[in-house]
Amino acid sequence: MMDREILLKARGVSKSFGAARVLHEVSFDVRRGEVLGILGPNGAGKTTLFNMISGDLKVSGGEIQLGETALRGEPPFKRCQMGIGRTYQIPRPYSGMTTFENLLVAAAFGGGRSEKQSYAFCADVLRECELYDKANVSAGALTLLDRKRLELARALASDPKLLLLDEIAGGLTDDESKALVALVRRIRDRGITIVWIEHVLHALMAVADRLLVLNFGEKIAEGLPAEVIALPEVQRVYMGIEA
Ligand SMILES: Nc1ncnc2c1ncn2[C@@H]1O[C@H](COP(=O)(O)OP(=O)(O)OP(=O)(O)O)[C@@H](O)[C@H]1O
Repeated sequence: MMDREILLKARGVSKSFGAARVLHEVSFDVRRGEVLGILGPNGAGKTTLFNMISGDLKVSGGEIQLGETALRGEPPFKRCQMGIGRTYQIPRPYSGMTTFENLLVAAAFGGGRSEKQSYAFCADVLRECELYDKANVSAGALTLLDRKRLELARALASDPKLLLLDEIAGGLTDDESKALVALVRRIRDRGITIVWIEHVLHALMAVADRLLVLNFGEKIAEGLPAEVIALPEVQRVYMGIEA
């Protein structure tokens, strides 16, 4: 893995909202084909970090690079076209539209396909996400697991190189969480690089190649999952949480 090229590079990334310092000089690399898990208590700055990668927020300091390209003022749709796909912690499907229509909209956001190509591609994504038999169901009528699959499918419909997953495993039963983990693995096996913020530790441990831990806006640990989880400073933050 270490010999692969770096797809995402963060250097000294900081964010403040007024006087509130939410992220402080966070640096890390994500290599192509890797799954990096991000852990951290509520308010640690995890979603803020994603928002700066996806372009929903500007950095207050530091630099983020996708491949060789430094990300600067590009808006979210541009970054999406550059290959950054993401899910949102609060899923944002168009609940009045069908599952398939939701994907078509997401695919159009990613751009670069004719209508016919787009239909075929979206059908493939639905199959991969085990939503094909729900293609014509209105998104608002889906079960929780299927809503999560749809959130993933929408991110995949923009054909990302880098997929940012923001807490997709919460609220699921053990079996449902296993199904979701299997789906994330399939996506990884297709060569898509993944950064996954997750509180459900066993889901993250089942897929992540490495973990990065944030606490109060600072990186407190990074490395192989079993090693990171065993660190005293991580144990302190996660006291009582079982792997
Ligand atoms: N737009 C904003 N304006 C002001 N403060 C913000 C804004 N967005 C986030 N924050 C603050 O930044 C801090 C980090 O928030 P963030 O959502 O990144 O945390 P998180 O690690 O994702 O937490 P969670 O696990 O609860 O999702 C919090 O204290 C939050 O209140």
